Amino acid sequence: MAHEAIVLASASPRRHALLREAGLAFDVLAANVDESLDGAPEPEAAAAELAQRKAAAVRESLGDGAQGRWLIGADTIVAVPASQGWLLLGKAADSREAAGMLRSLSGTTHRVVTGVCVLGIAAGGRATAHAATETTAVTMRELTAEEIDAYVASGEWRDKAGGYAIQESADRFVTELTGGGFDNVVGLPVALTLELLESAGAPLPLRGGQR
Ligand SMILES: Cc1cn([C@H]2C[C@H](O)[C@@H](COP(=O)(O)OP(=O)(O)OP(=O)(O)O)O2)c(=O)[nH]c1=O
Repeated sequence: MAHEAIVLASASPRRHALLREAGLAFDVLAANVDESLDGAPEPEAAAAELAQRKAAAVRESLGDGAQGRWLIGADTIVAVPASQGWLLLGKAADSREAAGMLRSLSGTTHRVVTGVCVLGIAAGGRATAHAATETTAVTMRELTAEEIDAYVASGEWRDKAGGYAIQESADRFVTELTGGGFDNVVGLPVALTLELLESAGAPLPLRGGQR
């Protein structure tokens, strides 16, 4: 089987779809990394670190097969302002945790941060990282206990940071998005990812007749 030069280090079907819609050909290889973080990092630092870990894990698993390729890692974190710093929310482990996350997000403007790391691997194996984060401020109206119960029962929270999916029915809870894009909330800021690939020298399809 032919290998693509670009590898998306992700098991997220949303990330696959967003990058495909950008017209890119790429391989997919899931990265299993330890997502624990030391201390109380800022949301952007946390997302950047986990994106880097994912790209690095795929580099490791490809071995020499990573040479001459561009590996993309991404991580999305939901961050709620807390009394001291931020409460960082990843994916809920169960429905109880999902309900707790939705209670903490109800009536807030929180951040959804996606870190993206592109590792360009030269023919000799040397890696160069191009990385950035995008932040979208999401305002969620107050949710009633009944709404939270019904949403959790729907199962839509599974595998979503913060326990909600804006691209599915949770859009009805969201009143405003500012800063970053909708795609950033869904898991991959596409324009930013293309910029990082471009600056890393990856082969990209023609875009807007400009290249
Ligand atoms: C806030 C939000 C997150 N999400 C998703 C995007 C990500 O898939 C997920 C955040 O978890 P991540 O740990 O960033 O990613 P993942 O485990 O799904 O995939 P991988 O590590 O293999 O790349 O939450 C939505 O789909 N909709 C939303 O509204």
